[in-house]
Amino acid sequence: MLPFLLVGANLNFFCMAVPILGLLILLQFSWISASDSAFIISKVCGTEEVAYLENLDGHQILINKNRIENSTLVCEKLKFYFEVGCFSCDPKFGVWREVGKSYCARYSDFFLHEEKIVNSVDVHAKKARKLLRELQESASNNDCTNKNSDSLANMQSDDASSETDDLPLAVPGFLLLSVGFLFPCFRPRRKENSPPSVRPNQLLNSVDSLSSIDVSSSSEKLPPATPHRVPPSPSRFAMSPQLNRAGSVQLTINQIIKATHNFSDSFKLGEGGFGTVYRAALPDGRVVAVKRAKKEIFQGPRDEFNNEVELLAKIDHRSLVRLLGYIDKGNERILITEYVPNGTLREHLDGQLGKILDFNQRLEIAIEIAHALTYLHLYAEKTIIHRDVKSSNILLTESYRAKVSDFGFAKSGPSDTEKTHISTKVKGTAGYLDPEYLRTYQLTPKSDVFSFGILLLEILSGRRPVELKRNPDERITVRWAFKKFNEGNLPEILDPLLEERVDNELLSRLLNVAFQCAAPTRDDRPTMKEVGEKLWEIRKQYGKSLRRISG
Ligand SMILES: Nc1ncnc2c1ncn2[C@@H]1O[C@H](COP(=O)(O)OP(=O)(O)OP(=O)(O)O)[C@@H](O)[C@H]1O
Repeated sequence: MLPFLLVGANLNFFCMAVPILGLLILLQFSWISASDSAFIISKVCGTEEVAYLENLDGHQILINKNRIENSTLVCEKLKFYFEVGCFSCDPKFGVWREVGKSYCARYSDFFLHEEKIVNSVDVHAKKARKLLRELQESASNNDCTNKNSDSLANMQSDDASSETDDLPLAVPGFLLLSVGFLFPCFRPRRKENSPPSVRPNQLLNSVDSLSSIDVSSSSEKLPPATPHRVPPSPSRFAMSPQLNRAGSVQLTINQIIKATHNFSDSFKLGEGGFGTVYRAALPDGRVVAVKRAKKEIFQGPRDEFNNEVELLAKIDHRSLVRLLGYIDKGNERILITEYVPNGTLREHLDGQLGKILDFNQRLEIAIEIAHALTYLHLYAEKTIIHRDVKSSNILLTESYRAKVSDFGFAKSGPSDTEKTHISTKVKGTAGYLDPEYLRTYQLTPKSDVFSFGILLLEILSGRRPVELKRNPDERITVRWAFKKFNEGNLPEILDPLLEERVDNELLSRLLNVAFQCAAPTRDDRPTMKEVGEKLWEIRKQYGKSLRRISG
C-alpha cells in the first residue's frame, strides 16, 4: 500500500530488467501520495529514506520507515539533507521546505532562507554536490536533467582547472554513500575457476579518490558506544616511553626552522588536509619529514594532531611511518616523522616518477600494506583503525617498500572487549569509505578492509576509485572492474602501463580478494590478517609461475 514498498523485495527484478529504474528509485526518485487519511511525502537521500507523514493523529517524520522520537535529530538530519542539496532538484522542494519550517521551528530561519544558505555552503561542499550530480547523471536521466547538465558543465570547467581528479573536499558523508548505492545490482556471475567470493547484491562502492574528509556536521547520529577517550595532554606524550625510543628526536622550533630553511618552499614535500610537509636535514645528518599544521588546524580542535601523536607513538612496524618527535608549542604544531624518499604510491601509479611499478612490486606493496594494517588491527598496543587507507597515504622507499602514513584520522578500536565497533563521526576519503560505516556510523577494522579492497583494485588497474573523465560506465572503478570480471575480461582490468602479462588465474584470485574486501557489509569482508594470508598465497603461486617460465 505505502509506496515504501517501492524499494523492496522486487529489487532483483529491477536489477535484471530495468537497472536504471532501480537506480532512480534508490537515488533520487521522489513521490507523493495522498489518501483520505494520510498525506505522505518521501525522498531518498543517500541510503536514508526520509518520509513526512501527516494523518489524523498528527504529523511525524520517518527515517528508513522508523519513527524517530528525537526531534532534534530529525530536524538536524532534515537540515543536513537540505544543506547537501538532496532536495534541490525535487519537484516537491517547496513542500519539503514547508515541512522543515513547520516541523523544525528552531530552524525556521534556515528553511526560510534555505536557498541562500545552500548557496553559501563552502566551495568544497558545492563541488561535492556537483560530483554527486555528475555521477547520478552518469547513471541515469532523472528529474533533474536540466539542472544536472548545468552542473555537469560547471563540473567540467572545474575539472579543467585541475587535471587530476583529486578535488580537495569536505564532503558530507551521505553524498558519498549515495554514490555507493548507484549500483545496487551487482551480482557476480559465477565463473569456472573463480572461487565464490561475493554474494549476490554484495558489491557496492563509494566514490572518488579525493582528499580526506571529516563528515561530522549535524549528522552525528549515535552517542558513542564507548566513553570518549580524552586526548592525552602533550606533556603525557613527552613522557611516553615510545617517543623516547631509539631514533626519536627532540628538537626545538628554532632547530626545525633552521632545518627547513624557515619552511622554505624548496624543502616542501607536499601538502595535505592537515598541513604542509617539509624535508629537513638534522645536524646529525639524518633526514626527517616535518609535518606542520596549517593555521586552521592549529586554531581548531587539537584532535587530529593529538590523535596522530598518540597513535603514532604507540606503533612500531617497518611498513608504518615512524613518529620521531613532535612540537606543540605557541603557534606551532609539528610532527617529525621518518622521511620516506620515493614519493607516494599514487604518484608511481600515475607514472609521475619515471619507472612504472611492475607486477611483482605491486604485489609486494599490497602485501606490505596488508601486514601494516594487520599489525594496527591486531598487534599494536590497542586496536587501531587507520580510517584513511588510500594510495596517496602509501609512501615508498627507494627499494619500493611500502609505508603507510597519515594517522590524522586513525582511531583506537573499542576498549570494551564485548564491543565490535565504536560509534563515531565519519572520517576518511571519498571513494575509499566503507558504505556501512557511512550509513551506521559504526567503525570497525573492517572499514580499513573496505578501503584496502578499493586500493588493491587501484594497484592492479592503475585507476583511481572514481575517474570522472571516463565514460559513464567506467567512472566507478570497482563497478567497471566487477563488470569486466564477470564478463571474463580480466586482462582489461590490468593497468595498461604494465608491460608484463599476468596469468589469468592469478589475476582472478587477486581480484577476488579485492572484491571480497569491498563487500558492502562488513561481515562479508575478510579480516586484514586473512587478506594478508591470501595475498601471501597468491605471491607464492606467482613465484612458482615465474620459476616455471624462467626454468
Ligand atoms: N614521511 C614522509 N616522507 C616523505 N614525504 C612525505 C611524508 N609524509 C608526507 N609526505 C608527502 O607530503 C604529502 C602530504 O602528506 P599528508 O599526509 O599531509 O597529506 P595527504 O595524505 O596527501 O592528504 P590528506 O591529508 O588530504 O589525506 C604526501 O602526499 C607526500 O608526498
